[in-house]
Amino acid sequence: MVGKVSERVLLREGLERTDNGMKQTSWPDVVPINQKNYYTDYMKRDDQILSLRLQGEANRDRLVQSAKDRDRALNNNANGEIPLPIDDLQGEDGPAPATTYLDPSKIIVIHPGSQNLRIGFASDALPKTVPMVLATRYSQTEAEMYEALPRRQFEARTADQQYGEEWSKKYQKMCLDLRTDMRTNKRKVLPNSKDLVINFNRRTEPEVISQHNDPLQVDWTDVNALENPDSISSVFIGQQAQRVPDDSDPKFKLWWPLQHGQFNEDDYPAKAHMFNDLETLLDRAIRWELGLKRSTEWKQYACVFVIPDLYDKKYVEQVLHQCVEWFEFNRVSFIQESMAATFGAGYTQACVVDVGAQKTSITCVEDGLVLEDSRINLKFGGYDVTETFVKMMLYDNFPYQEINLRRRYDFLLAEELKIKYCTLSQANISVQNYDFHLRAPNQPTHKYQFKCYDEVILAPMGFYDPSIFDNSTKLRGRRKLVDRSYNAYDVDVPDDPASSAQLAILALIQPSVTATTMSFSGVPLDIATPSKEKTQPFNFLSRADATPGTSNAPSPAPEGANTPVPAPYIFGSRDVNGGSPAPSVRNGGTPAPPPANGSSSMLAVPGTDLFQRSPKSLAIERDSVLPTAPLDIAIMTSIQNAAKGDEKKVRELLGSIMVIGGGAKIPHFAPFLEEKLKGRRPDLAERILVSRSAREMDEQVVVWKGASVFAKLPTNDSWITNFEYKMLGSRVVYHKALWQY
Ligand SMILES: Nc1ncnc2c1ncn2[C@@H]1O[C@H](COP(=O)(O)OP(=O)(O)OP(=O)(O)O)[C@@H](O)[C@H]1O
Repeated sequence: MVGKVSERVLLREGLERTDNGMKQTSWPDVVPINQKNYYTDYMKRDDQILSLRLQGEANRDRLVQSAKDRDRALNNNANGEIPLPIDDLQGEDGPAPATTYLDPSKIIVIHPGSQNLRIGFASDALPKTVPMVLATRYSQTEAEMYEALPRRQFEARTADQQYGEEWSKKYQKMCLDLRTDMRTNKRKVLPNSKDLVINFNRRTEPEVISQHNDPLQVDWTDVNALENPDSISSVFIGQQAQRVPDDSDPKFKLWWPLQHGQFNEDDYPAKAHMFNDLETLLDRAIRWELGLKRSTEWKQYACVFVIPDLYDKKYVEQVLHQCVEWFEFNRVSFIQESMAATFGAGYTQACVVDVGAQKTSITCVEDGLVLEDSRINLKFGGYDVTETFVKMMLYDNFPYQEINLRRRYDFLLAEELKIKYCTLSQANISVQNYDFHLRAPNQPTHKYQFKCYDEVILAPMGFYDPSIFDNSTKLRGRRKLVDRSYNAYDVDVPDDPASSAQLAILALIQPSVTATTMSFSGVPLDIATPSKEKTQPFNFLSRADATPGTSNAPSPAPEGANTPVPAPYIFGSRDVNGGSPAPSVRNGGTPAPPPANGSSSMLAVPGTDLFQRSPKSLAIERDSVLPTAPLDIAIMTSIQNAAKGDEKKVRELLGSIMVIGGGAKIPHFAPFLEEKLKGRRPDLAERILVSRSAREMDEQVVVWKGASVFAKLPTNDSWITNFEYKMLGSRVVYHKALWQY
C-alpha cells in the first residue's frame, strides 16, 4: 500500500501509478518530520550566546579571585598579620557583583541632541554643553545656500501674502481665541493692544551705536587663527562654529549632523560626509571639552551613549561602530533618554515629557523600564517656538524685517529674544516695550526698540496647535542617505521600533496608517482589549469571519470598504485636523486596543488594498507622515497606551508627569500643561500633577545626569566590549541592550 504521504508526493511530482499499482521508482519515500514533535535547543541556552557566556565567565573568574583573596586574608590574619582590605568581602551566600567596578572618571557620558551635545565624565557633577554644530570651509555659507527663515515671500506687498493666507488666518484666529480666553479668565484686555504694537513697530528706526561705545561686543571666531584656514579639514565646533562670521574669508558653512532627533539627511550630500561630521564633532568635543588630547588614551575609557526612546536601529549601529572602531573605547553601553531622565530625577515611575529643540518625546517609565507602547516622538520643539515667535513679530511689523534665522548672528538673536520674552502665563500678557541690540560682524551695533503683545504667548502655545509651526520641510530628505533597518532573516521586513502610541498619533494625521501597524518582525500580532481580559489572538484570516460582538476588538470594515480601523487609544478627537472625531477611550468609544505583548499590532482589513501590501510599503507610508499632535493629546495617548485600559495606572501616570528639556524652560510651561490636561480629563483633575525634575536641576541636563548615574551602577551588565563587537558586530546590541532591540 502506498501511504497518503507518498501518494501526495507522487501527485506533486506528476508521477502516476502504473496499472499494476507499482510505483515508477524504487527510491524509498522520505516521510517529512512531524513538525509538532521535533525539538531543538539551538540558540536557546545562555552558553550558546557569546556575550552571555563571556559575562558568565567574567563572573566566575571574579568569584574565584575573591575566594582566593578571602583565603589569603584569613591566612594572614591567622598569622597575626594585618588583613588585606577586601571591598566585597561578603557572607558565603552574598551576591557577587555582576560586573567589574569601573572608575567613573574613566567613563565618558555622551548625550547628543538636535541643538546641543552634552558630554562629560560620569564622575562630573554636570556635563559640558556644546552646540551640536560644526563649521567647515565651504564655497557658500548656509544663508547663501538656502532660503531665508522664517519662510516668506519677500516681494509680496501685504503681510498676508508674505506669510501665506492660511497661516495669517490661523494666527488671527489664535489672537481672537486668546482674547476670549483671557476675558473668560477675568484678565484685562484692551481692544487696541494689537494696533498699538503694529503702529509703534512700523515707525521705529534703529539707533546706530559705534563699536567703541558698545561694551558687550561679540567675540567672533577668527578663522585665520586656524593653523591652515584654507584646508578643508579645518573645523570649528560648538559656540566657536556659531560665531564664525557669516562674511569670513575663506567662507565657512555650518553643519548640524542631527536634526529632529535623527540624522540630518536633508542637508548632507553624502552619508560618509554626515557620519564623518558626527565623528569629528564628538572627537573635538572629547579633545577640547574633556581635555583628552591624545586619542591613544581613549582605549582606557568606557562610554555611555544616550539614544532616543524611538531610535533608528541604523543610528544605534553607526554610533556603536564609531565608539568601538573610531574612538576605540574599551566598552560601550546605551541608555534611552526617558529611562535616563527618571534615573536623573530619582523617580521610579513617570510619564517623561522631554521638549527638546526639534523633537518632543513622551514616554512612560515604570521601575526603570520604558513602557514600549507608550513611546511618542513628535517633530517639534523649542526651535519651532523661536521661528514662530519671529514670524509672528515680523507679521506685526517687527522693526528688523531682514532677520533670517539661517544667519548665525540672527539665529542667536532670535534665541535670545525668545528666551527673554516668551511665556505661557496669561498674567504677563500686555503691551510691552522692549529693545535689543543687533550685533553683526564687521558692522556697527544697531539698537532697536519694539513693542510686543500676545506673540510671546501664542508662539509657545503652538505646542498645543502645531499647525502654526512651519512643518513643511521636516520630512524632507528622510531616508535619502540611510535606509531603514530590515530584519536580518527577512530582508523585506523593516524592523525599526514602533509603538502603538506613536501609531495612534500617525493615525490622527493619516487614518490609513492604523491599518499598517506592524510588529518588529513583521508578523501579525494578537490584539488585546483595553480591559485586562484577552481576546482571541488576532489572525489575518479569521478576522474577517469574526462574529461582531464576540470580542472587544474592533469590528472589521465591510467588504470592499476602504475605511481603516480606528487607531488604538487615540486620545481626544480628530479636531486636530478638523476631521471627524476619533474614538476616545474616555468617551466610551470602541477603541482598537493595543497589542497584548508589548509590541505593536497589525490591523489589516481584508478586502482593502492594505491587505495585500508588503511590510515595506506600509513602513514607507508611515515614514511619510510627520508626527505632530497637540502636546496634551499626545500625553494622554501615551498614558492610555501605557496603561492598556488599567484606570489605576492611568491615574498614577497622570499624577507623575515630568517635563524636561530646554523647550520646557519657557516660564509657566508646567502649570499651563497641567491646566490643559485637566481640561481633557476633568474627572481626574485633582490627580493630575505636572512637575519639573528636581528643583535645583537644569531640565536640559537631567537626562545626562541620569545616564551618568546609570554608568556608575555596579550591576550594569549592558556593557558591550570591544571584543564582543569585533566578534558579533551590531548583533551584540540585541543581547546587551536593556530594551527590545
Ligand atoms: N530658558 C529657556 N527658555 C526657553 N527656551 C529655552 C531656554 N533655554 C533653552 N531653551 C530652548 O531649548 C531648546 C534646546 O533644548 P535641548 O538642549 O533640550 O534640545 P536638544 O536636546 O538639543 O534637542 P532635541 O531633544 O530636539 O534633540 C532650544 O530651542 C532653546 O531655545
